[in-house]
Amino acid sequence: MNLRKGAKVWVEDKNLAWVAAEITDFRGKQVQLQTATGKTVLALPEKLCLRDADEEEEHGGVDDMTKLTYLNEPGVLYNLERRYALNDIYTYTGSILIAVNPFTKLPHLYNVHMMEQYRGAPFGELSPHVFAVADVSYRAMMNEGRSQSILVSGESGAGKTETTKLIMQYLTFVGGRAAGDDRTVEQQVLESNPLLEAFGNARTVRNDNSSRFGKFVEIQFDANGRISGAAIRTYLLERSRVVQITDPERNYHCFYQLCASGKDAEKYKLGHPSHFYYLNQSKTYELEGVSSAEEYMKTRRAMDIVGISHEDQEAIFRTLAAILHLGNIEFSPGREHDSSVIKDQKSTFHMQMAADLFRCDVNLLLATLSTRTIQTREGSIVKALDCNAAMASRDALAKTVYARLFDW
Ligand SMILES: Nc1ncnc2c1ncn2[C@@H]1O[C@H](COP(=O)(O)OP(=O)(O)OP(=O)(O)O)[C@@H](O)[C@H]1O
Repeated sequence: MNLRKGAKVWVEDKNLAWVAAEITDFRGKQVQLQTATGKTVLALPEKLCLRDADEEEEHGGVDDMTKLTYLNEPGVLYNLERRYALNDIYTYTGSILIAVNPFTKLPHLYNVHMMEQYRGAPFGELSPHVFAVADVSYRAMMNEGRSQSILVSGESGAGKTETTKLIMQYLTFVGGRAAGDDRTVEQQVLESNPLLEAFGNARTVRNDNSSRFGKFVEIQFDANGRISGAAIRTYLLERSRVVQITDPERNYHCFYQLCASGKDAEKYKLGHPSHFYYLNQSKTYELEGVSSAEEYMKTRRAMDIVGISHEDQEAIFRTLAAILHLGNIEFSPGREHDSSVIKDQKSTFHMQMAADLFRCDVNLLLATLSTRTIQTREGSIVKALDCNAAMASRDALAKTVYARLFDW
């Protein structure tokens, strides 16, 4: 590193991560710096990063990081920060697109006009944009006749889900057929998003709409570049959330939607989420700016478009209601050692409801929760479970049913 007096560098800072500085002197193994925040500090040379000279810096940052003279961490962060201040949330690093979450709606960036602009435009000619990445892969597929992949990665809340939706929106734009019919393949592709989000997303401390699963979305095109089908594979849903949450997180959105659904909620003897143990472990029931009742309608509509029959839809919501009732079953110690019985009338009611909704025999459900069958060479032995073990099997059943429903 060329460290001389007057050299422009970045120095680490406890609060700002990095701060711009200039070398003013050398003190033994250390260098003395004057920072842009007006401090004089000492630092080891190996801890410093070189910085573009002020006069070389473009006012609004550069749209491709490869244009930076020094491609180091502070340089990258500083460039992103400057662009972000001007609402330029996208920046290239060669063919990689970096998106910084704007945490505000930017509709002008994603309208049809923008999609038209990016359609067929050489990569890098227009400002960095997620549509450009989608377009370049679409064209590569058409020209090379080979499948293309776009990988979207980032930490929780970074914007992966939104970005994926924008990519899908663009691909359905360039690969769609005439609009009109609600049940075209591209409509189905797009409506898979609200559906998956209802069942696989939840509020976390970092993101009100956090995907609690991974997904691989495959969009298939015919030889003319028209969408012909799609497949979505999901991975590793966070099962524990179904039975255990902490404030201010929430369970999966679909539960709150169902509770707010009016007639359907009544039909399944549901009420406010605060009545259900799987939801009231956290006192956060609402999401800012979101109406659960409206979201319920959206989920229903998405199910219609995706092609889930009304009968299946009923079965899905019935299962969700059953899980909520299941969670309200409590046990108290039975007469025999290490055994358990249904705690009270309230639990008996929820037990009956869960059994009815699961369409199973209530005694069988009770036996499943409060006993365990052990296979031995002499035959099977039924062993009673204590309260804690019975609650654990209740939760295990809820998690398994939910996870299978999600996979289905
Ligand atoms: N391009 C964007 N424009 C506007 N808002 C955005 C954009 N990207 C993200 N957001 C906002 O940030 C929130 C979080 O983004 P998103 O859910 O996509 O994150 P994520 O990376 O998928 O997180 P997780 O890993 O938790 O699922 C969104 O709900 C949205 O409000």
